[in-house]
Amino acid sequence: MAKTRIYELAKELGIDNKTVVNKAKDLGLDVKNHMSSLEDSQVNQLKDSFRSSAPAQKQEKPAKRSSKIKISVTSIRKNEKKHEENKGNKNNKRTNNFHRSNNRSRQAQDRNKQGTNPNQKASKPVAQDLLKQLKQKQRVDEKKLNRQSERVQKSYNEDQTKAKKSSGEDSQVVSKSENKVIKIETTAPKVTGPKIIKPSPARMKNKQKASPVNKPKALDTNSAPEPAKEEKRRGNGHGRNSGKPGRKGKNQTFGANNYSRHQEKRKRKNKKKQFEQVPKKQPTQRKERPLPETLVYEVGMNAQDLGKLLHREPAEIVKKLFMLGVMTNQNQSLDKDAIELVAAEYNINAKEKVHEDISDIDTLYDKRMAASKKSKHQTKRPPVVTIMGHVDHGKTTLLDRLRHTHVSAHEAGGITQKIGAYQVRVDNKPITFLDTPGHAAFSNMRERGAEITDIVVLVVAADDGVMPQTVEAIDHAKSAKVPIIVAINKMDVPGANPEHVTEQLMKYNLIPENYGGDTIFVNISAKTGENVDELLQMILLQADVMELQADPTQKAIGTVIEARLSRGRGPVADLLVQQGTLKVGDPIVVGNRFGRVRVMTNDRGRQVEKATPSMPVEITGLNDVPESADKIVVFDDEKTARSVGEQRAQQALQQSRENVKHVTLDNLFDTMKKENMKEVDVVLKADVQGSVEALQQSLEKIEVEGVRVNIIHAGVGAVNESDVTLAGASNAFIIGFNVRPTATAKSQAEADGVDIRLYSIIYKAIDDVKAAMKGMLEPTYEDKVVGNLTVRETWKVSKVGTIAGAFVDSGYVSKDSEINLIRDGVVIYTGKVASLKRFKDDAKIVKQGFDCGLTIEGYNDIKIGDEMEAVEKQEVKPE
Ligand SMILES: Nc1nc2c(ncn2[C@@H]2O[C@H](COP(=O)(O)OP(=O)(O)OP(=O)(O)O)[C@@H](O)[C@H]2O)c(=O)[nH]1
Repeated sequence: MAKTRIYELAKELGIDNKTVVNKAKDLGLDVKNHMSSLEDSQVNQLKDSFRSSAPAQKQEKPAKRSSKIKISVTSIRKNEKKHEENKGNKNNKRTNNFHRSNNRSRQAQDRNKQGTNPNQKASKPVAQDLLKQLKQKQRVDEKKLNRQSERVQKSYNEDQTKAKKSSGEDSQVVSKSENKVIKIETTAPKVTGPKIIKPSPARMKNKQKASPVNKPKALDTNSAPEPAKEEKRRGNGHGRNSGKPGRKGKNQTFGANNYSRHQEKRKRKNKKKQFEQVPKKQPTQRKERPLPETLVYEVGMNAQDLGKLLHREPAEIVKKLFMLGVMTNQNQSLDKDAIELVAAEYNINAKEKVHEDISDIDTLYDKRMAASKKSKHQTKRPPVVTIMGHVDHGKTTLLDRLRHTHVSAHEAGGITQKIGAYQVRVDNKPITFLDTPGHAAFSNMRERGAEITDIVVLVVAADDGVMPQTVEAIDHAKSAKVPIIVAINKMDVPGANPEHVTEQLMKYNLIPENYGGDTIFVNISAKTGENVDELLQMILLQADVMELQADPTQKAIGTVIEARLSRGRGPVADLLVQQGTLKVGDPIVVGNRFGRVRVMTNDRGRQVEKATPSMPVEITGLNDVPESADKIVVFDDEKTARSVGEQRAQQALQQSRENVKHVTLDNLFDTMKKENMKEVDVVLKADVQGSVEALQQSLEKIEVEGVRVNIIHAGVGAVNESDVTLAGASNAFIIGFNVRPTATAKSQAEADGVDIRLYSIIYKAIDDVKAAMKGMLEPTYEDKVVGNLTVRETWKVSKVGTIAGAFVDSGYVSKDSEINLIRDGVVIYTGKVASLKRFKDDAKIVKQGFDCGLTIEGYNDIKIGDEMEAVEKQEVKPE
């Protein structure tokens, strides 16, 4: 039997479920809810009961329904109001339908209301039908309304999606119509509102940058602004209110499109920034400049330095080095090999830069000398002559004659100045004579690198012939490759035999022209002046042959002949200009001195403004007296000359310090012997006064062979600079007891060669000094047996000889030992150890209890059972 559910019944009756459930409960039926089933009888019972109470129900229900409808209508009206502008006629039509249905609902409502009229109570069936119809109508209306609502919702969602999709195209959307703008304004907050882009400090900052000026313009979306103009309007993004949601301009509304416009602007700005920043961010590409032909480098350069020279990135250099197996960074100094590897990698040559040391005036001198030989301005220069010969053969007499006769003959006033050299003129052709006769001076100059002589005049007395110093002079001239002119002097002496002299000289390869040689021989008398002019002519001839030339246009170089300290004039130097022209005022460096040529005087005592090549002059203006053979170099400015001179003086001082041999414990014996010292000077420093006194007393008691210790200074505290200076000046050494030298004292002592000995045991200090002083005595040596060996094995090896396998019974045997080979108690051979081995390895020494293999120099008859004595010479010190 089919059962009916309460909701089915309620539906059939058009009554809500609850009413039916309540009614059923009222009738005493067993129901719980609208799903409870009812028997047919129960259904009928309920229907009957409802029929009886129909009017009351009818009064309640429509009222409830109408209220539902009212709510729906209200919502629909809202939607209608919102979307009426956006909807076309179709929508309007729908809306009209909606209105119509709405009206119908109202009419129905009215009818319901009318239904509740007591006048209608009489016609119940009619009322029921009407009620049913009304309910159906309401359902239809509800469905329609729902559909309509769905459509509106759908449309709204579509708009939303569109807005999302085309956020970048919003400006176009906005530009279409003002209505659209409004529409988007209403919907957009959900799309692009402040909720999406949360304000952050960074954004706020960016927003602040936006210009307030651009806001009204930005609203004018009809035309897209040109980037440049826009950028200008933005004022590079610096504006007070731009982009700030809470700080808008007066006429602005903060809406979706406005916000999205900001977004868009920001995007564009970011894009533009990106565009602008792209070239900046890109690593600056260096133009690939061509590599140099040669890499001129200095040792110690790093990859950065090389990069600059090679026009390459340092990183590239580092990479190349890495590939070549040299691990380095850009700042790390590179050695010569690494740099040359880099150059080879780039297929270019590498050349180490040579640093020109301007203080090295010798090199500068040589350079200028070489340059003058290539110069186009070379002109003939006078020869520089040195007179050499044996003692008393007339050198000085000849020089005096030349000076007096030939100088005074041409220059009024004669010679007033002796400046180490002078010039004589023959047919107005000058010849420079160095006024230091003898080969000693010549050699001294040569030793110091001064080769200023062009021609040597060898004076040989005709009555004496070739003597030892004549030969020496010949040798010196020949070794200097300076041509010799032989002047056979004292021809006025009755016993003069020039032929004999010539024959003698021919043995030394000085062959006169008439004997087929090329040496000029002139027979003269210095005393009478005979043939002296011819000698001068011969000198000029020789000079012509030699084609002596110089460049007077370049900066002067020369050599000091003599130097002295003159009272009132200061340091004075006689010098010979060799190349260039020396002028008054020239900044010069002379050896280790410097200055400016203040006064220049020629060999006749006259002040001159300039000195040309081969001209001897005397100058003043130096800071100190130079030495003979010092080189003279003119500099561009006095400042450079000063700095070079000072630098050279410093170097010379350092050199002299290094050359000074200070007394040390090690060289004490030699020094005392050499200098015949009777006292050993000591500077004593100790930690406390007690130690100072104890050491001083003990040291002063030492006396070895009459030599005593002399404490020149004793004090408490570290060894300081003053101690070192004192020790250096006094040729003393320093003993430090429980003290150390200061850092500067240590370095100064190292530089000055002062010996510092540090002790912490008094007896050790005393013993060392004693031992050193005993070293002053002649050491005596004696043979001492240092080891005894027994031969246990012998091996005969070709090319080596007999090898003795010996055991060291006592002491030791060393490679330097001598061996006494003893057989049957007799020393049968004594000889040096030729080789000493332990197993297969060479040994310096083999001590007691070990086996060794040894050979004796020049002796092979070694037999098993032989004994050996290892003997060494040992110093026996005096007691
Ligand atoms: N008769 C004669 N005597 C001469 C001549 N030349 C030099 N004398 C003499 O020889 C001596 C030595 O002469 P010097 O000129 O002093 O000889 P020197 O080579 O300079 O001697 P030193 O300076 O000692 O090396 C002097 O007494 C001169 O007068 C000469 O041509 N004829």
